[in-house]
Amino acid sequence: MSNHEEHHHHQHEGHNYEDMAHNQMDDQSHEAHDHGSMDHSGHMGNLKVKFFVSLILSIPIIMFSTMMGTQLPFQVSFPGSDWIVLILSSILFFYGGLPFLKGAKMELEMKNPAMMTLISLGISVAYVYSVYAFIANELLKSETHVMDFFWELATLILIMLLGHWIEGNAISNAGNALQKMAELLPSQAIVVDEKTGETKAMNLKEVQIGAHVLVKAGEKIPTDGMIVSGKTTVNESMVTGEAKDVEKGQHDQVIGGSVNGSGTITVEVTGTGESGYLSQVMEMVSNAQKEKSRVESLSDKVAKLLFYVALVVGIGAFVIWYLLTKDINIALERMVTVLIIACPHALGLAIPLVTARSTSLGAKNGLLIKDRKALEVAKKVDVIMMDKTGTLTEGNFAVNDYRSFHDEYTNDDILSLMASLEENSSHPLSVGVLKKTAELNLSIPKAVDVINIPGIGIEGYIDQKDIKIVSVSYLKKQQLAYDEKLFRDLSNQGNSISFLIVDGVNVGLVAQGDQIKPEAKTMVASMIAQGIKPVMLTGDNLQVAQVVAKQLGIEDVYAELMPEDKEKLVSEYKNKGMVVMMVGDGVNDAPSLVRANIGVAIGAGTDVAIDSADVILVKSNPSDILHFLALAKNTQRKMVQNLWWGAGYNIIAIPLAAGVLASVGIILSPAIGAIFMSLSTVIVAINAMTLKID
Ligand SMILES: Nc1ncnc2c1ncn2[C@@H]1O[C@H](COP(=O)(O)OP(=O)(O)OP(=O)(O)O)[C@@H](O)[C@H]1O
Ligand SMILES: [Cu+]
Ligand SMILES: [Mg+2]
Repeated sequence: MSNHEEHHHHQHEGHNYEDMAHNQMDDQSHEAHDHGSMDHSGHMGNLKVKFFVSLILSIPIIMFSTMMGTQLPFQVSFPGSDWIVLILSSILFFYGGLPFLKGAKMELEMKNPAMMTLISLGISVAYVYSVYAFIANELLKSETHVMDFFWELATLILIMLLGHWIEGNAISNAGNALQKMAELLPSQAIVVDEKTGETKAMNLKEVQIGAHVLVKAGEKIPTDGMIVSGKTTVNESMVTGEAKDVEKGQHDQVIGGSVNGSGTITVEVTGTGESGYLSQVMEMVSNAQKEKSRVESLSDKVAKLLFYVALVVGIGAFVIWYLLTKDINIALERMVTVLIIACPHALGLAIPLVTARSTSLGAKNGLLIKDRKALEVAKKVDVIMMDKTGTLTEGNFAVNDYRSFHDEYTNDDILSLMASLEENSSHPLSVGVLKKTAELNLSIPKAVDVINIPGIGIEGYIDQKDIKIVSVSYLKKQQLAYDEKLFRDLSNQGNSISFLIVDGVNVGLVAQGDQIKPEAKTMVASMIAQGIKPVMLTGDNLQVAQVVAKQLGIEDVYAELMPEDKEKLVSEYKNKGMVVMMVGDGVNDAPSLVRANIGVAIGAGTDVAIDSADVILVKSNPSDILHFLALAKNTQRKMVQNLWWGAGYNIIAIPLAAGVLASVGIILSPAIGAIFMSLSTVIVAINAMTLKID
């Protein structure tokens, strides 16, 4: 859409991200206009200002006019005060009521009358009828006093402006919360010293133009730049909208914020700052703002229904009361009362207040909810599929054993050869190897053209030799021989095992152990208690997977999976009619995160995983999944409750206003109606504010 065009545009002009950010902001407001009836933010203007100006206009109106004909204690009148009320009300109607009238026009153009139309109908009828009453009373000096509704008009417009101001705030607060949290996510670059070849992690802000940065497979390219070595594929969809991966090699340009594919590349920085990263955040925020949850449209549906109900009941009341009393004033009064009372004050606040509270609660608890639909789907989750390394375990590997099978290499050689590839890897397994080599002070040869092979390992070249680090499943597939007993013994002790292949020959292995995250066990137990089936999906070997699963109490374990196998398993469970949540951190989890009904990424995970997920656990604590489930459940419950409190008032008040119980002497005194109206609004607000996470 227009966002993407904007990106393209700027890309050709030389990546001016500062501009891009601004334009994206502009885009949002333009786009809001196109959303029509379902989004009220576009045509509303500055509601805060409108609210306060309207408040000032309303104070004299409320003081100088009566509420549905009833004199309140604070009310005053003096000769000419009616004129003041008329003039101020007219200004208020056209100034404060304008956003709603515009909204109604839009809804009607789309043949979809809902909330805005109902509000407009209420305020228009109140205004027009009150002007008629003024003319009849003041100018024509009619014998019977015609009741006006200026008091109601003023309060109605005020409450509606307040409601929509809060709604707009709720949405932009959600954006702010997202932005704050997105800042917590890693925003560092690995800078390579050109002379020594040493690497060090640096804050993105401190990276200078001309510096060389190392970008590993699956990571976000931190800045704009030119590739100086390595080749890869790059996904630029977040930046340009181009969905296909683009192949890039030496001297090609890369854009900050795009996602690096399988190769490790070194990039010379041509554009500095966090600009590329910032554009990502902007994208996330604008998505969150554009997105509409189903329950919100439910409140639109209710408003639409109320619109028709109010119209039918109002006209019906007019006809019947006219037939009964032959008094057009009484009949009109009933109709107007119905239309005004049908106005969904509380309904307008019901959902936005809950959403606002829910987003900020989530933010406080380390949950970055990118797609709010996830909050709705959550209560239906049947299966939670979890990746092992980095999700259930720390991904904090330590080398427990390493050996050479080949005369040409010592045990230490195996380690340093592996390290030369692992330097280029973002996989948790790389960390243990690098720590050990540093500890032993081993020298690390330089590897070139390093490529990550998701689900299998990593490959590169040292002195023209083809070096691979692979998993056991690769050996099985390629029918390469290995010491099966040694492998079984080591993996049964809970080790993840990587083999080193040099020019097609299996020359050694490294065995690394990891720790289970301390929260993982109770988390699994509480999933089971909630009737959710935990499933483990891992690319690691079956033995170690079973060791971990057993400790955690997970029965369903799938191991030695390729990324596409994980995705297929998610699909299979979905095809069985189950709602699947997938939790992962790695490059190998990205496809399944997208495939799952809800994708949850660990905050410390790779950028691809984070981009693919609907929810991000910023604190990287898996038990935040439980917080998310609880929050989703409570949010949903509050929304439904609030819809009932909001609409319940209308359901009771409309027939009473129409006078259905007039025969037994109950005519809703308009004053009581107004009290009910405020009461339901207050209940809705309090109910939303008491939303808790568990
Ligand atoms: N950088 C690497 N260094 C060493 N071995 C690797 C590397 N990348 C992948 N492997 C091998 O490939 C296997 C599968 O990797 P993959 O990333 O798919 O899963 P994993 O991280 O081990 O497990 P999980 O799916 O639970 O995160 C690993 O267990 C390991 O044997
Ligand atoms: Cu109302
Ligand atoms: Mg993983």
